[in-house]
Amino acid sequence: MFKVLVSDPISDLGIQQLMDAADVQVEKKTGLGEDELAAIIGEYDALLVRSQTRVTEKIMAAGTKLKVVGRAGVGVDNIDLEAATKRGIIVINAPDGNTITTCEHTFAMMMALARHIPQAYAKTVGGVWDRKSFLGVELRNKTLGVMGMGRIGSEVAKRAKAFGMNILAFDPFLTQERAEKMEVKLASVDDIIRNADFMTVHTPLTPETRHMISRPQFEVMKKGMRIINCARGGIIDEVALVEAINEGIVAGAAFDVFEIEPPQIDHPFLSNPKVIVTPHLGASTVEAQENVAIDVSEEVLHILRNEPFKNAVNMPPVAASVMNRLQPYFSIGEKLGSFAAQSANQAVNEIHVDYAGDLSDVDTLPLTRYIVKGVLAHHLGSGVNIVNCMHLAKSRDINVVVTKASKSKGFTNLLTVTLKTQNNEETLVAGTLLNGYGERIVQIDKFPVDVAPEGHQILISHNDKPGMIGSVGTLLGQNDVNIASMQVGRKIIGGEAIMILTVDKAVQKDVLNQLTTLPELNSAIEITL
Ligand SMILES: NC(=O)c1ccc[n+]([C@@H]2O[C@H](COP(=O)([O-])OP(=O)(O)OC[C@H]3O[C@@H](n4cnc5c(N)ncnc54)[C@H](O)[C@@H]3O)[C@@H](O)[C@H]2O)c1
Ligand SMILES: O=C(O)CC[C@@H](O)C(=O)O
Repeated sequence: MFKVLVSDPISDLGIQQLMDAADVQVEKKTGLGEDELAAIIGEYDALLVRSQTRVTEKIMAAGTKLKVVGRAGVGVDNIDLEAATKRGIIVINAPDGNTITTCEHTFAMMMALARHIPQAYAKTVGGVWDRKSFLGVELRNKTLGVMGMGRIGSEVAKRAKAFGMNILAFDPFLTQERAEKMEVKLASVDDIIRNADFMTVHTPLTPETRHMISRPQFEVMKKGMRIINCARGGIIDEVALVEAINEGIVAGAAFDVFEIEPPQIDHPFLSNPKVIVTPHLGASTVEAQENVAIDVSEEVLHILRNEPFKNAVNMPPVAASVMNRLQPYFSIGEKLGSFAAQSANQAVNEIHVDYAGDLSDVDTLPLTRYIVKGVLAHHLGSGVNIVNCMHLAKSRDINVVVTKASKSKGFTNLLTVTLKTQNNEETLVAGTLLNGYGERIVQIDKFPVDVAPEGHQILISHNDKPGMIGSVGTLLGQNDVNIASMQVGRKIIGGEAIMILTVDKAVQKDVLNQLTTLPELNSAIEITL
């Protein structure tokens, strides 16, 4: 039974599929502090949050069973991604579910700003009929600067076009071609600052975007600018903004987000008549909250059930077409990694993966992750998974090298894993998928073999002499070890050779020691896949 903790207000309808799942138990405990959450998180397999819960290193460390943190929304700046990744905890978000809702809130804020709606409301309900103080401006023919043309920024630009606005757009990933298609003008930050009448920001909060609009920008800003921030507090320097408003550079601002949330009661925005504020409501509609909850619940279920999933934030996204080609090889890849690690009896400092065949033309990183996981899990245990394996390899100075070749020797795809040890020993194992036969190991070191990578195996290195197979078989029989299959690999008659046996049960260390006493037998290793 998987236990899921929901620590922020998330739509019940959205998590219904979790609550209906026979293998899942959902508990809702909102408003917890860090210590309270750290005290209980150890019993949960998944944690669902919005933006209130801060999932810190301390909580990750206490989450010894945590497989996934699901963010019912876009921004994950409330989640310590590095702490999650190094512990192999997958972080997923719901990047699409609240796009339109936030875009519409942005527009609501822009209109409110243009027409002084909250201020006029407050005065009217206060009994003052004041029709002079709230002269507004039209949006038509005004210039809107959009910083960040992702999901939300693009939708805002579309609607602004419908309002007859001219759009200046800045985004490091916005091409001239896409800008033309969207009928926006590709601009720099400086262009927007100097020419726009309204500016709206829709970027993530990153070291690059933090205070991207600050004192230097306000000093050259077009006088009378109106600024909207429904993205993240901190993108716009709040102190510098208040100064710019008080100096008459900025005509007004509408903020849904703050550098620190909730803002302190003495926050300067809360007393400035030219600043409109809402309490991080950008995603707060029935529809958005259902969408993001459904999206994140679906992926949490997949992850708990060890099924393919999407929207992982601490893993690169993989196109479905690529995933479909790679996925059949995940299992053999992991087994090859594990086989190689069990065969190598020295500390590994390089994992070399060679892809030969059709797979050479796709991004094989997701498959490499399974191979590296297979290598590391042998020594590091179940704490290794596809999320943290590359991080763990790097942190142990294990170099992961990938090479590709479009042709392979007789196989559609041949995966070759070579482990290099600190004293330059190499351990090689190659495998593939054979149509109709499934997973196969086809080479061990320099020896061709044909072995199904499953169960308990004994890998024997010996000299190619008559009677070797009989001696091994007899000794195993004397120890009640039944042989399911046996393969011999050699390159030249009378030279070095290997035996790979599949046996019905785990082999006692003593039996392995007995095998190494046989004449002409050099080593015997048990491998479990
Ligand atoms: N107020 C809310 O409740 C609310 C709701 C949803 C999203 N958000 C926030 O809004 C922001 C945008 O969300 P989204 O779904 O559009 O994200 P997105 O990832 O689709 O788009 C973000 C865009 O910002 C661009 N970008 C990154 N760095 C930039 C920079 N230095 N200058 C200009 N552009 C830059 C990226 O290239 C990307 O196109 C996120 O921070 C998200 O957390 C807030
Ligand atoms: O959960 C919310 O209400 C806000 C979500 C929003 O900030 C986001 O980044 O998606």
